[in-house]
Amino acid sequence: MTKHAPTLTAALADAELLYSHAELESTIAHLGREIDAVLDGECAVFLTVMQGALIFAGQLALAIRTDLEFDYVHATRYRGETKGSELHWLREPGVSLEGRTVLLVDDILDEGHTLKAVRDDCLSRGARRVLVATLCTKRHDRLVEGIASDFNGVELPDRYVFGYGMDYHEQGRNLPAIYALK
Ligand SMILES: O=P(O)(O)OC[C@H]1O[C@H](OP(=O)(O)OP(=O)(O)O)[C@H](O)[C@@H]1O
Ligand SMILES: Nc1nc2[nH]cnc2c(=O)[nH]1
Repeated sequence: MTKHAPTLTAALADAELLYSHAELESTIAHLGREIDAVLDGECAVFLTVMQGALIFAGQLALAIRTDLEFDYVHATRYRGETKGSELHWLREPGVSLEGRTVLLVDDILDEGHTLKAVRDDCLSRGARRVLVATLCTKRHDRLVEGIASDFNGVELPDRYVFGYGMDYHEQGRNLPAIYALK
């Protein structure tokens, strides 16, 4: 949490519940079945973009029946703020992606800078294909060209959201639902 960050309690008091825990659990179970159908038995590299994707990734992995190899990257461009800036890489992939199918897992596709950069990095490391799985996608016209989610759970209005892995000034990541600031 940054030194003078607004409090989570104040944010929650003035936030709207968008998706409940039960809705998200059933959405993620459905995504798992879709991903199994596309993988068709192939062991993909399940590459989590830390740290917002942590909670979604854990649940999604349990919903996928195909065996997977796990790795993670840590890339951030919001750094506890509610507006993004340049992308900072804190950890690159540890396993070889050469010739592999990568299932890139993130909590949110907003403007797309993060997933585009990580997807392009996977391809430059020789990944044969990169499939993108996101818990949520924001609806607006600021999405960068050339990135989309192959498996997306829910759609969001163009407002700052938190919960289910997503932070409000580094707070609220473990809230079991998605909220939006009004
Ligand atoms: O589509 P974009 O506009 O690039 O935004 C999406 C990214 O923003 C969040 O990460 P953030 O930089 O907040 O770091 P975090 O995962 O540690 O919360 C989220 O986890 C995505 O990776
Ligand atoms: N917590 C959070 N992280 C984001 N990263 C990109 N958009 C958002 C958002 O609305 N909320």
